[in-house]
Amino acid sequence: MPIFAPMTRWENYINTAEKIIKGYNGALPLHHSLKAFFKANPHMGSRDRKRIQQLVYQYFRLGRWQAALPLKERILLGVFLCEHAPDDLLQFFRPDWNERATASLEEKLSLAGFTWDAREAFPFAAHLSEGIDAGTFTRSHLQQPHLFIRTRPGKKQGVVRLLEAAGIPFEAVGESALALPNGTKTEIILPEKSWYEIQDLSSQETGLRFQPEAGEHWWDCCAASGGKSILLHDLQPKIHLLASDVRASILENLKKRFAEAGLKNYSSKVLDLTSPSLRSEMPRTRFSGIILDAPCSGSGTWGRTPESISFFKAGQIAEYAALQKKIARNVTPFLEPGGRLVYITCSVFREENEDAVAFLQRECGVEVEESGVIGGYERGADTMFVAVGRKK
Ligand SMILES: C[S@@+](CC[C@H](N)C(=O)[O-])C[C@H]1O[C@@H](n2cnc3c(N)ncnc32)[C@H](O)[C@@H]1O
Repeated sequence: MPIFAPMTRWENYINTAEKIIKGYNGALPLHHSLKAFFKANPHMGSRDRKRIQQLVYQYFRLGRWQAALPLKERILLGVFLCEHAPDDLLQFFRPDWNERATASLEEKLSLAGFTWDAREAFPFAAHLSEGIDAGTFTRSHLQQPHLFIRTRPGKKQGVVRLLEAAGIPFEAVGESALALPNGTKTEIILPEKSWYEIQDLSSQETGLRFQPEAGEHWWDCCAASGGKSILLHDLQPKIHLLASDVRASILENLKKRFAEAGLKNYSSKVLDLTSPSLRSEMPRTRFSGIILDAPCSGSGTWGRTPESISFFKAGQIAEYAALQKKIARNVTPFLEPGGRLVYITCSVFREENEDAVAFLQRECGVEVEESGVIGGYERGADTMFVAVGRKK
């Protein structure tokens, strides 16, 4: 007879999650580290991997709240607060909590004997843009946002038919957005890539501010793989589009994605918007519209990458703000008088948002007509900021 009982599956899961959390230093996104860990530990089955991954994510969803708790306790607290249904792991360690698995967050907090502290969970709360409720925003990190797709013009019915045929539950939001369960294998269920784009709901809504007109010249100057460019094109296919980014590799992705989307009429170029020789590299020097989807902290998307809350440093906010100002100063001279600037971030920080608007007005000759947060945190989406201005 063994002296010690063998470890249960649940104890194994918690120990493995603890090992992963201890070994993670924030240098790479968490999903990369998890992938590397599971590759180095191939004996784990897919069910084990999925559950361990969930435990690690739920731990990071607590942000920096109750950081002094022993790691194992904190992992279990993450499970209790993030899960909505009873489960065997929680039953094994905390049957009293498992019994209340479907209770509201406030009830769970009171049962566990804790109070949610927004500033402790998210030490950057003092930097939040106007209108963002710190309590609701920080609590939103406990839930993974939805997977959103944008159906392309004329394709919504076709997409809906395929989702229904595959038995995938979805929710239609507005004209063209569909919220799908996370992990939906869109590439298998929706094989026709030109019918839809994977794009967050708030990101889709920035498009309401583009208002391109036929014949205009537009520059998507931080295009990455072209999410905003495809949206712009769908709003008005008869524009002249230049898509640029500092990263050559991401522009290769853009070309592939444009080809899949059936978008041919555009030009693309690698451009560093901080370069003093930008003007000499520009294929054109006057645009009717510029989309400046600036490099930013990404703090409005941390519900998808909750590990960022634990590793981000407050000093980085000023670094991003300085880069955004530099880029704004360099690109706005390429707007024709009356031309439209759409400044976008996926940040929740004032320095990257309202302060950038003040800078555009003060230093860049842009009259900002409308600006504000596109809140995603109460509807399972990212939170973004958009400002629309005209060149004087
Ligand atoms: C927020 S992302 C853009 C996302 C994209 N517009 C979309 O809709 O998917 C910001 C982009 O700015 C680019 N970037 C950062 N620094 C830059 C610079 N100095 N010049 C040009 N692009 C830059 C990054 O490579 C990144 O792709």
